[in-house]
Amino acid sequence: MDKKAVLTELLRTKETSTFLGGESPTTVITGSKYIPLLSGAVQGDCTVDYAVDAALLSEIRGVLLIGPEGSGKSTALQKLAVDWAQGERLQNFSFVFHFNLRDFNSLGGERSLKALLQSSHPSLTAGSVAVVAKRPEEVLFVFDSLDQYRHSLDPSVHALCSDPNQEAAVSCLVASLLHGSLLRGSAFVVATRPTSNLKYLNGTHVEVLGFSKLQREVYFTNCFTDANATKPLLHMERTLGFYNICSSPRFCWTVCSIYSLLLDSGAKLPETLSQLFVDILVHLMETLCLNEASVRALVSPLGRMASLCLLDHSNIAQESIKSFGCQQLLTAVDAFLVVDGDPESDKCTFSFRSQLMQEFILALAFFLRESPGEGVEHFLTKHKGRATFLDFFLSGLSEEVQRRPLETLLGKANPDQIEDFRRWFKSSSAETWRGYEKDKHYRCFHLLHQAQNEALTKEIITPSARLEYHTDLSLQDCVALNYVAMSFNKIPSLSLCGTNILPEMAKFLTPTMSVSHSLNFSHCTFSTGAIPHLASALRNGVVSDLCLYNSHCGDEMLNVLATSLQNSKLQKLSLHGCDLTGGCCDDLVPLLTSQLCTLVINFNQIGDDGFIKLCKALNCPHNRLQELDMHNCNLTAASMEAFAEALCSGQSHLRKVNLRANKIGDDGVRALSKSLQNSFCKLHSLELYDTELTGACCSHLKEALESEHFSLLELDLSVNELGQEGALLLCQGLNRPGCPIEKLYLNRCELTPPVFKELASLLKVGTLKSLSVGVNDVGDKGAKYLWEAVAHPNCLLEELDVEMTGLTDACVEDLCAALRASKTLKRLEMKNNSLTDVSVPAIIRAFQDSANMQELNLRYNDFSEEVLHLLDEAKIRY
Ligand SMILES: Nc1ncnc2c1ncn2[C@@H]1O[C@H](COP(=O)(O)OP(=O)(O)OP(=O)(O)O)[C@@H](O)[C@H]1O
Repeated sequence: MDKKAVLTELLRTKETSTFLGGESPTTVITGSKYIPLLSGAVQGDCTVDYAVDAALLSEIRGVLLIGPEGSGKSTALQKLAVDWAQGERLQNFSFVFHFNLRDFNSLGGERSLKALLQSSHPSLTAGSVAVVAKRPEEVLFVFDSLDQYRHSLDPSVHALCSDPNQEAAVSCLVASLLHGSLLRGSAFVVATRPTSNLKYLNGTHVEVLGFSKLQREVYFTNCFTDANATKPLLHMERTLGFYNICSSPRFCWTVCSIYSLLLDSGAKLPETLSQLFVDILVHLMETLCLNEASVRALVSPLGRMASLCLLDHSNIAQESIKSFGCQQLLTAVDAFLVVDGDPESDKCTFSFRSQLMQEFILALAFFLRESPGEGVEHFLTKHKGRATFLDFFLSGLSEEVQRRPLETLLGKANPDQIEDFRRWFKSSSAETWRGYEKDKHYRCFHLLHQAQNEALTKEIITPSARLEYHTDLSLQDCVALNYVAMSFNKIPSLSLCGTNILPEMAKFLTPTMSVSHSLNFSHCTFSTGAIPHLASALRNGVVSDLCLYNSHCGDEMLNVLATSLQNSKLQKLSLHGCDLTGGCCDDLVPLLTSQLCTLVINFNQIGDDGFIKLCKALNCPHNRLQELDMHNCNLTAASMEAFAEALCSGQSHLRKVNLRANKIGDDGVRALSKSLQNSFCKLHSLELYDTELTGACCSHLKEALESEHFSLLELDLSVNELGQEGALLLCQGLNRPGCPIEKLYLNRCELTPPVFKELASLLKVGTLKSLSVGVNDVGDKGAKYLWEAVAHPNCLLEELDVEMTGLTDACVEDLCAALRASKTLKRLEMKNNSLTDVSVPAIIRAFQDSANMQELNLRYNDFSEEVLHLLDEAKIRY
């Protein structure tokens, strides 16, 4: 094959560059503007060219290049053919035949493969054709635009042929080649948008992904000169870079073209997708030099055509252009459509050069309608799932400021249509905000972003709306969310639970984070590049509450955030389960010596050394810490001296401390008890649940309880082996007149009936408001003391927990008497006991007779199905 002749033929471009269609592939290649495209091939991150070559240099005979509109498939095929003709690629093939399948649509009659090859490649000699037939393994067919091919590739509908001299319909020749009956052993590359014909073809799939962000940068640098590319590139990335469409080289071409015109004329670059398409359409209309009536006469039929193509489930409609009444505007139509065949004929097909423009024109035509037709809701429902940006464009165009440049060209939009959209938008948004469907929330943000109307945003989204989103926030959702948040000076909270926070995402959300009082990143993961953005929001914003619950951020991330945390307005920091170690304490110390009021650091391996560092910080005059949660932090008695010292240093403001599930032991409590007797210690609540205590610690606690400086209102000693002896000592301490304890938790402390008796006398003295003594096997006998106490006129108890204390129906009489007599009891927890159906009527009556009871929990007792409805009606949990 004469490669030189092939090259000349290939470079004699048939395609012209158009604003919406792109720069002709030949111009791209000859102008050295070709950028190898990203592929989603099995080999991982590689270029389309590499993936195709790798397949064709192996045994693979078929390659299917699949990608969306404008992703660069045709250009890649053209480049392949040119490179081959220039001797640079795929030299294992002696023949490469490049076809556009669309050209075969109108090719009637029958011919042989040899005749087809010769007619399409005039330089091909008869001798060469003979070689093609003899050495098919040296032949490569390149077929473009399968999605525009009107014939089926289903082998069963063709009488497949095998003889290159046999005459057949072109559709049969194509099917025979692709199914390997004709020129068996030859190879093919087929390029297409996803299309139903693909299912008939075997071959390696190479997905064409278009441009990456980096390639987009190179493209802009090629389109503008190096020096001038920065402004448009940055603008594009800020206003459009988050849309997937930016990976389309064709879209990039259109954007560069319009930016270049706007910059040359000194105009402002568009801020939104809607504004971009206003600018593009204005430019196209101006180029066409049509008067106002003609522009309107063009947009309306184009709108109908756009709808038809979308509703046809294909990009292509088969209909005469004439039937839309715009045949006198054929040249103008060409700017928007690819027309295949005679425009007058019913068999002519057309497709839009750009799906985005198709949707934009559809939206515009809706607002131009003179007579009221279907409402916007019906219009949107009709095109649902077929159009991506239709409601975006409607929203953008519904704003007068935004559509003004178009109205200057084609006259006013119909105010009734605009009003119809507004009404729909407000009512559907109100419904959206009553519900929790996040996709609908995101959509609402997008429409507001397109409308760019701050007053409308404030009307639709109340300032108190909590922006709480989970897991699947896309980059473009972030931008729209950011637009909405920035319409308010401050927002109460931003919550992005379970999201993988990528750098770009964090960048777009930095302003929102800065105006948010509370930031919740529970279960999020942070890319390294995202952290500086969070840091900047903390430094410069109003964030007072940061929750990184289970975000596994680790010491390293905390270290990067350290300075920003110090310079923030943070008052509450939650670091539950963040994979921290004692090493992070150096970064936390400065926070403790400044504004922080609450630190939740539970479920981290902080250890004694780390905690001792924190305790030293609590000795500092400027610390304001009031709440410290160190549940499960690997602490032992070794750090309790330092903690006790901090508590009575005179500088501590600590009110609430949780040391649950640490191995503090009796020694640790000895140290703590000393501090509880100190007048400087202002602690109100101490949780020592499951801290490996025994009865031995109770003498220390008794001492503390007997001190006049003892300040605890709430003490939790649950899940410790206090036993009878220890608990009785405790009761002695609690018995001191003036003891401030109001809430006492002694669940699973191996308590006995004598202890319950002592607790009952405490209740009769009347300071305790809440008592939890569940999971102590005292039975009805032990609990009887409590029922009597509850019934006592001096008892102030509001909450009682006797879960799993071995209660039976025998206790019900006392229980009911207590419920009736008590003037304070509101909540009673009795789950996991052995009450049966016989007790139910009496309990219900007593519950209903009580003026103060709010909650009674009888779950996991021995009730049959028969009484459940009674409990249900009485609003008793079962
Ligand atoms: N590799 C590339 N380097 C630079 N520009 C490119 C590249 N590929 C495509 N383009 C630009 O994008 C435009 C559209 O590309 P192309 O026509 O190849 O897309 P396509 O995937 O074949 O589209 P369709 O599905 O509509 O047929 C080209 O006209 C050109 O301007």
